[in-house]
Amino acid sequence: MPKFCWRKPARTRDDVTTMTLCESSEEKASPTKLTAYRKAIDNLDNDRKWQTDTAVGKRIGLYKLSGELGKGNFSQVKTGYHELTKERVAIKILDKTKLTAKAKKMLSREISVMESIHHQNVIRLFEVIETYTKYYLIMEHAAAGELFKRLISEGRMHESEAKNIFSQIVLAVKHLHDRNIVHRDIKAENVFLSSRGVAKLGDFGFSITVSNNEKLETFCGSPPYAAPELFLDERYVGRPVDVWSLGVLLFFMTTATMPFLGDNMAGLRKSILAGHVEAPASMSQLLKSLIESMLNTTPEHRFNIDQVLKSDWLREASAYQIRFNNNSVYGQWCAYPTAAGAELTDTETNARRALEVLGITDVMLDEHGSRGSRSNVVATYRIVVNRLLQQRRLMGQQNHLPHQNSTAQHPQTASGRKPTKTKSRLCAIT
Ligand SMILES: Nc1ncnc2c1ncn2[C@@H]1O[C@H](COP(=O)(O)OP(=O)(O)OP(=O)(O)O)[C@@H](O)[C@H]1O
Repeated sequence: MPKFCWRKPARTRDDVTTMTLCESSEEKASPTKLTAYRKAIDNLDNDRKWQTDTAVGKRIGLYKLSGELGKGNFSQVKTGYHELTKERVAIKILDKTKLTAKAKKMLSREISVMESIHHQNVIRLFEVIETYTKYYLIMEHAAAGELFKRLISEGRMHESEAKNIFSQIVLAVKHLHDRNIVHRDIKAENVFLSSRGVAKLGDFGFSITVSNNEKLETFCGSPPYAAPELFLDERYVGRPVDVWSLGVLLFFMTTATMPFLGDNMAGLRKSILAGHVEAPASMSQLLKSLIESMLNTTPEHRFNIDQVLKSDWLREASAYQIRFNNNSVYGQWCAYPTAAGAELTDTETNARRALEVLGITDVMLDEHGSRGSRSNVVATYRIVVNRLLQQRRLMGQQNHLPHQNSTAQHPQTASGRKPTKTKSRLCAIT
């Protein structure tokens, strides 16, 4: 059986730590030598330096914490490194003492949705660690950051590039909607990009599970992205609200301006309720027509997510992404180790081999499997599987993707509609 070794992350453009076949026998576990996993657990329990680092916030569980990525309403997000795999992760830290009841409810929804959603265009949740004072959400790190920052620094995207990114986000939202989940806070600040331009939807704090046409009551999300029905004191259906936000996002991606503006909330509300969108002359007719269908002020007449995917503007790009995602060569994400005795996918077989090198055996995976994100064994498994899939995707992209020039165009400042980062508003959660 081939042995895998871990190499420290090469600082390449892709920043992916690689697993390579290891010829040396020194990695073989022997009865006298602790495996990497055992050693890390031992350090966690007994090593003074590890314990001091944990006490002063430089370490949590098997992760070393480093610089801050940003701050949210209730959280701080830091970069972290997984001790065993050297994987870079994003760690969302929440102070229990500062969480209101609403924020606690949002957090528990965020965790349960992320636990249940497995899609390559959704930020993965690897592990959740709870201490006396804090929660730590260990997530996949998006190396190229927020789509928002990309649009602000580089300007609007050409339609071909926007199609590539947008089709991935639409597929993520379809995945949610098919599972009766509504995101409720889709915006450029919550779309992340990997170093290879893979788009990932994140921030599930406002998401909610709905039954088919169940009506919701509470205002959620960011006002510039909010559908008109949210400004009326009426109950609303969830899925169309996501499609409206996607329409705003698509307009922003292709123009670097927002479709609805106002000097204050009343002005913004008026503009959104009027629903009049002024598309620049350079916008193609097909794109204009899609945006209009997504920004239809009547939710029942608005496109649903399947109609968006099949629209003339997006059809080809989404079919490409679907083929790409489904192609078995890219393997399957398996958030939970397959139960003992069941057939394993190629990815899982390879992941298990790599884990064995670290000292995580099949027996341990069976024992920890049901604990999901509360287990550092399952977390290591998820990290390894995710990395294997990234490597496969990378190979696939090199082989199949048409080369893309940088097509960004600088933000249009002359129009006076240059957007600023929007804060999400708290829902009155019922
Ligand atoms: N998985 C990730 N990879 C890279 N950066 C991330 C990741 N998750 C969050 N960030 C960054 O961390 C910062 C804080 O994120 P967080 O989701 O806590 O708050 P926010 O979205 O800015 O605010 P809000 O509380 O309104 O949702 C953001 O700037 C975001 O870009």
